[in-house]
Amino acid sequence: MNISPLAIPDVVLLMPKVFGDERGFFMETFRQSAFEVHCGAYTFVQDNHSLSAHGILRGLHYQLEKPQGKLVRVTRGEVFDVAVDLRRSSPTFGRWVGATLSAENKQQLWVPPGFAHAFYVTSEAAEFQYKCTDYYNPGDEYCIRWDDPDLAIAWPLVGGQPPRVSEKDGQGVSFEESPKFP
Ligand SMILES: Cc1cn([C@H]2C[C@H](O)[C@@H](COP(=O)(O)OP(=O)(O)O[C@H]3O[C@H](C)C(=O)[C@H](O)[C@H]3O)O2)c(=O)[nH]c1=O
Repeated sequence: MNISPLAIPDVVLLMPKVFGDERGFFMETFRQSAFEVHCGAYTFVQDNHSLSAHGILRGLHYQLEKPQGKLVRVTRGEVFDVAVDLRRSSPTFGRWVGATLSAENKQQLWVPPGFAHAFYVTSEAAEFQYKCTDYYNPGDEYCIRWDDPDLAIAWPLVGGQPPRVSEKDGQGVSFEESPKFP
């Protein structure tokens, strides 16, 4: 497992070692001991898997009382994945970082607790799979608008068209009014 530094040090881009041969490939997608070296002593309690069509954007989501760390990867297609630092005590508070994750590059992004998370599908469709450090807590969900002017996330919108979002995500709040972490 190799890692690549990003503008927000606590968000880690991981690149698993891929063993290719005439049959195809093999890779270890998660190894607790390696993860702890690069990301910290977190454990995971829930795995998620979603399928999204081209141009879909899911997020910016987070839980406040039970914040989830997320180790995310794409197993079909390609997305632009974004994490936003909501920790007031952080030197990178209010900043965002993004990475292109795809079935082809097999890269993973560690998004720690205390961040809002979202992704935008740039391929025809994308399957998104991720591990969470805490359980889904529906009454504890918050959403910041994907196009918040203060965050000014540089989404690679295809053809300049706005993304398709769920009704819930269309009602997201501004970064300014969103609840934050200490
Ligand atoms: C997240 C989640 C959802 N659900 C149910 C609730 C709804 O009936 C249905 C779809 O939920 P939602 O529209 O919130 O799914 P996403 O828009 O993909 O939400 C996720 O989007 C961004 C990318 C995130 O980082 C979060 O993991 C998560 O908020 O699945 C569950 O049963 N368990 C869960 O953990």
